[in-house]
Amino acid sequence: MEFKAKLLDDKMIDRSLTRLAHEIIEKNKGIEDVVLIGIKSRGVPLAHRLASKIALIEGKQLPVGELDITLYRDDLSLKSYEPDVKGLVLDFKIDGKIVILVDDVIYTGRTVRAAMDAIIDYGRPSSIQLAVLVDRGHRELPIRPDYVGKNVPTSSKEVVKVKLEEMDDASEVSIYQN
Ligand SMILES: O=P(O)(O)OC[C@H]1O[C@H](OP(=O)(O)OP(=O)(O)O)[C@H](O)[C@@H]1O
Ligand SMILES: O=c1cc[nH]c(=O)[nH]1
Repeated sequence: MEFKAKLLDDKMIDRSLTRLAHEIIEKNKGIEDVVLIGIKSRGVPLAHRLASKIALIEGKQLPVGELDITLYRDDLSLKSYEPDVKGLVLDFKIDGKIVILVDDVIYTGRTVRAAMDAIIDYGRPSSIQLAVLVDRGHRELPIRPDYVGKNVPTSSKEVVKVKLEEMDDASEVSIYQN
């Protein structure tokens, strides 16, 4: 995989998340009944970063849950991924809540679709919204994020890699060519 360009540095990621925090508050007219669920792996630290930013603005810490979804390639169809839901870790109820799913990248939309299935199996939220750091296009399902850090037009041969200090050596978003 060949490095092509850095799309976001740590400052740019931080500013995008600040904007997303404000957009979440504005769209929901506050944060009453809002809960965050990060999709592993990098959606989880992003959800915690958003919760911290929202707490600075609204003075209240939102609950953050974790959803573990692994994509595996279906050998029969070269292009598609099949998501496998491994686990949902929540220490709060989601009935009647506005659930905001948080992930680093949205691509085909298959991970988010699996995430929505897992959440709907678990409880009855009043709505589900989606926040992503990067939307790289190429959706295979009718799924659109409500909050986007950066829209990045890509070719399907490219790969968008997100690094976050909480689990990597730096915080940055880069694009690679396969
Ligand atoms: O819209 P989709 O086509 O489903 O792709 C998006 C998903 O792919 C990546 O996860 P990946 O499986 O690479 O794992 P990671 O989060 O551990 O990087 C990314 O974090 C999203 O969860
Ligand atoms: O480029 C991509 C595609 C799916 N998931 C990622 O994290 N990057």
